[in-house]
This record gives sequence, structure tokens and C-alpha cells, in this order.
Amino acid sequence: MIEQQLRDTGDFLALTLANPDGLSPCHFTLDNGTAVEVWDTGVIAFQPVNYGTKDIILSCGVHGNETAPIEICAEIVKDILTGKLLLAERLLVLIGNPAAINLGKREVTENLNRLFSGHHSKGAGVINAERKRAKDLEHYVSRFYQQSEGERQRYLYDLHTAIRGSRFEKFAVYPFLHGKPWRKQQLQFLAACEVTTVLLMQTAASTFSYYASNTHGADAFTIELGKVQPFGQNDMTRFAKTAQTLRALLTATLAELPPFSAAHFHLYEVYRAINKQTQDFKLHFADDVENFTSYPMGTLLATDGDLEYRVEREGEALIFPNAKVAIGQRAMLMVIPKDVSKQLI
Ligand SMILES: O=C(O)CCC(=O)N[C@@H](CCC(=O)O)C(=O)O
Ligand SMILES: [Zn+2]
Repeated sequence: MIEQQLRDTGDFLALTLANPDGLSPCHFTLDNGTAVEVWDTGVIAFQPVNYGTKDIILSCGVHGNETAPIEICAEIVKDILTGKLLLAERLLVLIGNPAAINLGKREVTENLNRLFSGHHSKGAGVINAERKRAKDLEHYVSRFYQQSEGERQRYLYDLHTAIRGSRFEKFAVYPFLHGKPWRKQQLQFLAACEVTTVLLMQTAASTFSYYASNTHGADAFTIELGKVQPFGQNDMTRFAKTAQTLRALLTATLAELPPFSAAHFHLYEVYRAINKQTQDFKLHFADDVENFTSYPMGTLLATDGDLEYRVEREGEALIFPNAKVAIGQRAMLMVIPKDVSKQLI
């Protein structure tokens, strides 16, 4: 029945959202020979007959209200299932948090994107659906990467949208590489997706992209595409180039990427992370202040009980400010421009 529904409509998103808590696995083969395996709700793997050396994971909906990436991935899956998109690489598509998508909320109980690399089992353990999902998603990522043999390249693009507007509409988070060099080729690929602002992280994290990067050696990124909007209200033309470039990667039709030039990018590193320590954490700027905004030295940015956070370095810019996070979690990052010329490969 699932197979027939998918063959008829290609609508894996609808199937996922109708079964947010789980889906029985099934597998079938498309007329063009591509093997399709549904592993769980929101988890679908494809293997074309002849595939290249790339193992690609696209994820979306890790935060339930970030809809533009869900629409991009759902369209890609639909086009594969209906034979319009002929894959040339192995692909795993993950719709991260179906229950939160149904609620139109970032999370149901806990932020899924703070639960990877084993954080799902820390403290009280696997006590809610998001913790279980993080554990399961880790398992699916491992299974996908480990299923193929030989010399292969691993990729994971975890697509998000930001809560606020941004001076740079699209930007990526490059997880901490523990001293390894950043890859020009990946930055060139991001640029082809119209993502030319990249935040280079300097510490380990509990995010999905860091998990894929650190545990599986994947080229992995969190990619932020615009600002959160309800389904149907995204201007998808803003993300057409990104979707087109991802499709070109999947079909091995990517045009040769222009040579890397640092001048084409806004590269940042984290100067400091501000974690929420009390329920009184408060931001001292308006909700419509955009990511990557800078203020003059000394400007009050946030208070947390008796603590005051002020601009303490010329040019530091704010990103991901969110007073509603759980205590102990990142409430804002302050970033500064980064010169990477000597640390690229
Ligand atoms: O706009 C915001 O405040 C959050 C948008 C978002 O979900 N960002 C990701 C970034 C993950 C990373 O640091 O790689 C997140 O906060 O989980
Ligand atoms: Zn997100």
C-alpha cells in the first residue's frame, strides 16, 4: 500500500506527516532501476543502478517550522519517485521531526538539533520522542554510509531556515573540524548554491551536521535558507538556485565550479557563545534585528539575571539570538570576520 501510494503520488512528505510516529519499512524498484527503501517515517534511501562515488544525505525539518527546506526535499523525492529526476548518486533523504512539522513548531519537547553525537542518551536518557529520533537518525546515517564499499565521499547537507531575517539571506555553518583544513571545493559548491556566507565553528557541537562531520568524516553543513515561514508562504524563487545545484549534484550534472576566491565569501568565526543561564535571560534589541547585525562598542545586547552582555569587540556581529532556548543552551553567538587563506585545502 505504501509502495503504491508512493508510486502514484511521489508524495513522501504527505506519507510521513500522516505517520509522524513511525512507518513500516518497505522497498521497491522504480522502472528506471533505482532501488527505493523506506526505512522509517521521513527516512527514504535511493540507489540508482549505476551510481558514482558520492554518498549524499539531504535533511530538512529537523526543526518543524522551517518549511522551505522541507518543500525543496519533498520536491526532489517526488521527482525521483515519479521518474523525472534520474539519480546518479546514492541518496538518503531525512525529514527530521515529522511531529513538530505537524504542529508547525520548532520542536515538540526538546530541540532535536542539540541531541546528536550521543547527547540523546545523556542525563535522563532517551525520555522523549526527539531523543529517540536523534538516536534513530544517527543509526540511519551510519547505515547509509556503511552500506557502500570502496573509496567514497560522504556528504550531509542539513537544510534549515533562520528564525530571524538576516543581512545575508542564505548562510552555512561549517562544523568544527578539529584543526583539519576547510575544503575549498565545498565552499565553491556552497557558492553555487548562492550560499556565500559561512560561519566556521571552533568547538564541538551536538548538531546533526557536526555529528556527520565528526563521526562519519562527511563534508557536512547546516545551511540556513531565509527566514521561517509557514508552508505555502515561502518565496521559493529565492531558493531556486540552491535547489537546482543540489539536483545537479544528485544527477552528476554539476557544471565546473568557478575557482575559489576568498573575496567571493563572507567568512566568520565565533568570537564568543552566549549561553542562557537563568529564566531572566533577555535580549536588548528588537525581534526584527537581523542576523549578522553589529552594534557600537559597549552596546547592551543581553542580560541574564545580574549578568550583562555588551559589545566588547569592534565588528562583532550577532547571530541566532533566541531568548526562548532551554537553560544551559546557546542563546546567541557573536561572530567576527575570519581570514582563512592559510587553512584551506
Ligand atoms: O535562527 C535561529 O536562531 C536558529 C536557526 C537554526 O535552527 N540554526 C541551527 C544551526 C545549527 C548549527 O549551529 O550548525 C540550530 O540552531 O540548530
Ligand atoms: Zn533550524
